[in-house]
Amino acid sequence: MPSFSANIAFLFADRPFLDRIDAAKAAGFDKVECHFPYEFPIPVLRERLARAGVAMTGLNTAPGDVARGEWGLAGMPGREADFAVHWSDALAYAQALGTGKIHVMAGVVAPEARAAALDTYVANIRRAAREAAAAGVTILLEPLNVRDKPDYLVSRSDEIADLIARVGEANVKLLFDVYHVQIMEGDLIRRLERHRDVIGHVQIAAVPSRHEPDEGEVAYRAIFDALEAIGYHEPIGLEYRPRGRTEDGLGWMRALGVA
Ligand SMILES: O=C(O)C(=O)[C@@H](O)CO
Ligand SMILES: [Mg+2]
Repeated sequence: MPSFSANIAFLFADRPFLDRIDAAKAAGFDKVECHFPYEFPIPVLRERLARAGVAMTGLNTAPGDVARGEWGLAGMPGREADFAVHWSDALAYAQALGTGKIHVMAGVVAPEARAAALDTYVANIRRAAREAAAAGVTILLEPLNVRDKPDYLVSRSDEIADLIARVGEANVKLLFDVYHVQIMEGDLIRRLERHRDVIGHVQIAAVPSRHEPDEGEVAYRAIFDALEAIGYHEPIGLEYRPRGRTEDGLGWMRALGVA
């Protein structure tokens, strides 16, 4: 039976961020993941997680200046110093909160600048991975679909797998977000099988709506079976935008036989 972590960037989003931790627990989750926790001091987060009895299993490096179109800095030539600050913040939060996985955000890059950006990305990830290894942390690299994030540096799982080989550090893994992979590449089950050795985390949502995973073009019951078959037993991240109140939409779990 698969287990799940509630991504509180999207789930329970009708209430303040810290209250989403309690809401997740009340709905039956003892693991949450998030995008950007940085507006909250570490002691506050630690206290809220401990009080609720919830573990924070994953977080992202900061996005940079979102209003200017930034979405991560790891693959931005000339921004290495800013990335280093984002990275050390992420690692400090992860270590203090006991979070084992950090998604390192690549960045939005014009097509003609991609080759240089990928060199920067690999170098930044390699440096970060060595520090992460000493802290027992896994780095996740996630391809984002170009419909939602045009010009994101990495948009395909196959390319990420090649980049992971290029980085050459064992604690750098693929974040296989089924929503993005279906939009960009499809052939989901074969791709899960092919990338089984480098998959470090999985997230799910319906395609194309990004709502609960009980509608649309992906047969999630078959995806859960495929994950079981490849030996993926870590919590699956619920990173969908609920159709209404999160609690009212959780019936998909029973419908798909995972509750
Ligand atoms: O959008 C997603 O999918 C994510 O997992 C975010 O962490 C980054 O855009
Ligand atoms: Mg995702």
